[in-house]
This record gives sequence, structure tokens and C-alpha cells, in this order.
Amino acid sequence: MTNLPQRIFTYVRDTFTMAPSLHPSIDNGIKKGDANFTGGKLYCHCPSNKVEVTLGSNVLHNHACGCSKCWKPKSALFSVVGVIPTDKLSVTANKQKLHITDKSAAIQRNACKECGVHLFGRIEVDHPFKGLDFVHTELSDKSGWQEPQFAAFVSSIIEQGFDPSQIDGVRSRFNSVGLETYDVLSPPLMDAIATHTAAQKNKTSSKL
Ligand SMILES: N[C@@H](CCC(=O)N[C@@H](CS)C(=O)NCC(=O)O)C(=O)O
Ligand SMILES: [Zn+2]
Ligand SMILES: [Zn+2]
Repeated sequence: MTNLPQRIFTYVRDTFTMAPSLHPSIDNGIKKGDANFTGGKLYCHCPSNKVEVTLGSNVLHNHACGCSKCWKPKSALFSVVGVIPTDKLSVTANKQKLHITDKSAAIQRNACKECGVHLFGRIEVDHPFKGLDFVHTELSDKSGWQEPQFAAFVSSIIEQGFDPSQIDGVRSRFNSVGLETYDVLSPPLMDAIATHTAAQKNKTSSKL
């Protein structure tokens, strides 16, 4: 978390330079979550017959993601996405409105066919994060969700048209609100992926 003078500086700089939004929950500093928070409901953006997803716990590893596949709110450069065990998530209304955005992706992102909002991403194939669903807590009307912990896939915004000469400014804005930036995931998550890959390789070689 950053101190007040730094936040005022960031706010004034961003207001005068009309910097594009990183994400509404990050632009003006980060609000810390509640350690005792126990979950809530997510809703799509349809004006009626909203898809409703119920989460039975807080999320973990909440982070900003600049990749092209994660859902972002209008005008934001980044998504904010966290994970929750699959058995803590259920679709509690209007499930028939969901479709999978890209069936070939590891993360099967279930989005509302009408408003386009992604309600949850699930992994069905062998993968280090199988058993975890990906969700956007900004779709909830409650506060207390874990705050973003880091920014991932930052350079990926360039692939979507962001001016590469401005990318250092994006990294420094994340840093000014207390978030580290990475061009893949954070080191602990990359270590978890590599550990899984090593275990798979061992399994395969022991069968030979
Ligand atoms: N540079 C690529 C990165 C895509 C990517 O690897 N995204 C990560 C973070 S969400 C991932 O795990 N993707 C798996 C998937 O989408 O199934 C892009 O922007 O599309
Ligand atoms: Zn919708
Ligand atoms: Zn992503």
C-alpha cells in the first residue's frame, strides 16, 4: 500500500495526462480486503435476468491481468481476476445464458451471451491450476474481497495496440499503488506451474 502524498501525486499526474484507466479498482489506490470475508454473489451486466454466480469463500491470488483473453471492464487496460476452488462456485441463476468464449483455451471462460461479461473460467484439462475457477470480484455488490496482489501479463497490452513507448508509465503506475509487475504470472505462481510440469515429466519418464 502506498502513502498519501504518493497517491495524491499519482492522482494529479493521471488526471492531467488523461492516462488511460488500468482498472477502476486500481487507478486511485487499492482498498484492502477483509481477512474474514466469506464470499458473495457475482452478477453479469444485463439489466434483467442477470446470470448469478455464488461464491462460498473469498478469492486468492487476485491480480491484474493484461492478457487479451481475460474480461476487462469498459475502457480499462487490465482485467482483475482471482481464483476460488471449483467446489466453492455455483451458478445460481440464468445459467442458460452462459457460453464458452474459446473452447480451445485452457481456461474455459463462461461468459454471458447477451452482455459479454465473463462469469467464471474453469480448467477441464490437466493443468497446474485445475480445481480452481477464475473470477472477477468487481461483479459483486459486496466489499471485502481480496485486493489485487500484483500485475501480470503487462507487456501483453502492447499486443492489443498499446503504445510500447508508454509501457514504463504503466509499470510505474502499478508500482505507485504498491503492485509489482510481471510479463507472465508472479514468481510463486510460475514456480507452481514449473513444479507441476516437472512432476508430469517425471511421471512420463518413469513409464518409459
Ligand atoms: N500474450 C497473450 C497471453 C495469453 C495468456 O497466456 N494468458 C494467460 C493469463 S490469463 C493464461 O494463462 N492463459 C490461459 C488461457 O487463456 O487459457 C495474450 O495476451 O493473449
Ligand atoms: Zn449478461
Ligand atoms: Zn489473463
